[in-house]
Amino acid sequence: MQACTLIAHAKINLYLEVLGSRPDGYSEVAMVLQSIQLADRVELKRRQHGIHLSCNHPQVPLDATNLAYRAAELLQKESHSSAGVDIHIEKHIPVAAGLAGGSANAAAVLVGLNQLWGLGLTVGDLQTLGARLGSDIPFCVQGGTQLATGRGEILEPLMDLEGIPLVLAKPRSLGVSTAWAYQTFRSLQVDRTLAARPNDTVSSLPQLLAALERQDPQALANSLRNDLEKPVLAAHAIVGELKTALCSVGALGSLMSGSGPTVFGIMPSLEQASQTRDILRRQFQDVDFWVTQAVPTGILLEPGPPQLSAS
Ligand SMILES: C[C@@](CO)(OP(=O)(O)O)[C@H](O)COP(=O)(O)OP(=O)(O)OC[C@H]1O[C@@H](n2ccc(N)nc2=O)[C@H](O)[C@@H]1O
Ligand SMILES: Nc1ncnc2c1ncn2[C@@H]1O[C@H](COP(=O)(O)OP(=O)(O)O)[C@@H](O)[C@H]1O
Repeated sequence: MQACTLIAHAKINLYLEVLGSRPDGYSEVAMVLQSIQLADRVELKRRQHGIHLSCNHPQVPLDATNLAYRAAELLQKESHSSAGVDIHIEKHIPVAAGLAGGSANAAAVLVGLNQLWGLGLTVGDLQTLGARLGSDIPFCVQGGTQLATGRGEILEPLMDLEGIPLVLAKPRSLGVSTAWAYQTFRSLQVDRTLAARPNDTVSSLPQLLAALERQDPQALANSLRNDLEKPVLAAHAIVGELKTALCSVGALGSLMSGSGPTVFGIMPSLEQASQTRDILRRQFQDVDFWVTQAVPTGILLEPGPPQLSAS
């Protein structure tokens, strides 16, 4: 194989509970992650040597800090391969939005180069390598609906939520740093434990897992949780306004995804989702909206052009 194209799906967090701080400086978390249809296209072309990267989005770094570049570099090193690759990323997932765009790109490079360079690595091998670059990458390799624990890299598949309609809303000029969101959450917790005992420590994860089992969208919407909302809402009032607005025009429930600032609403139907998007577009001119839905996979190898037979 000389070239391939991968569809790298974004994710949302249906649940994100911070359980505590770890000695390595990360937070111990319990999350439910869900792949969504919104996706980047990642094109890989074999070359003799070197890793070359291009992208159509001006905010995406093109140097060795790009997660897709780092994934290729790591695979090259670990497989002692001298082969090279041209990587082109066509961005559709907004950047620094809490939707794991960079992690999805890195996961696509791991999956694609495993094929292109004929490395024969298993999904588990790719996830272990991915975890060295970022906590969300192991999820993005496989995708679907999964429970993630540890710092996010320990995964357990859950019943697929395929097809559930969603509206996404992201303030256009706002990005949130993941490190800042976790750090600010941790400092708020320290202040609280000094001042008073926290009263929101009861987990609603069992309710959310039961709602998933029953495939009950309203019960699911009632048990959404994201601890990182607290620092982000305090700093960016628009995030709270978008949550309220989504629920007032048809969403069954609404939550910020990951470290934000993207907010999603769970919708009763795709038709209702389009109506909600159209109403809110008129109301919030500096916000981007998408209608999307839950999908059962993280990375898809796009079928190439039909091969001509030799005869
Ligand atoms: C918040 C979440 C929710 O799915 O996603 P995003 O909003 O970034 O998409 C993830 O936990 C993000 O995963 P990812 O974006 O891979 O983060 P990493 O590169 O591993 O870590 C970036 C920084 O976030 C902090 N971090 C991350 C994960 C974690 N469990 N505890 C942390 O404290 C650390 O400061 C770390 O240096
Ligand atoms: N392939 C990539 N796509 C997007 N951003 C990337 C990529 N590689 C590195 N980055 C950097 O990672 C930061 C976080 O981007 P992203 O993965 O989109 O957001 P999030 O961590 O909120 O899911 C960006 O600000 C950017 O500087």
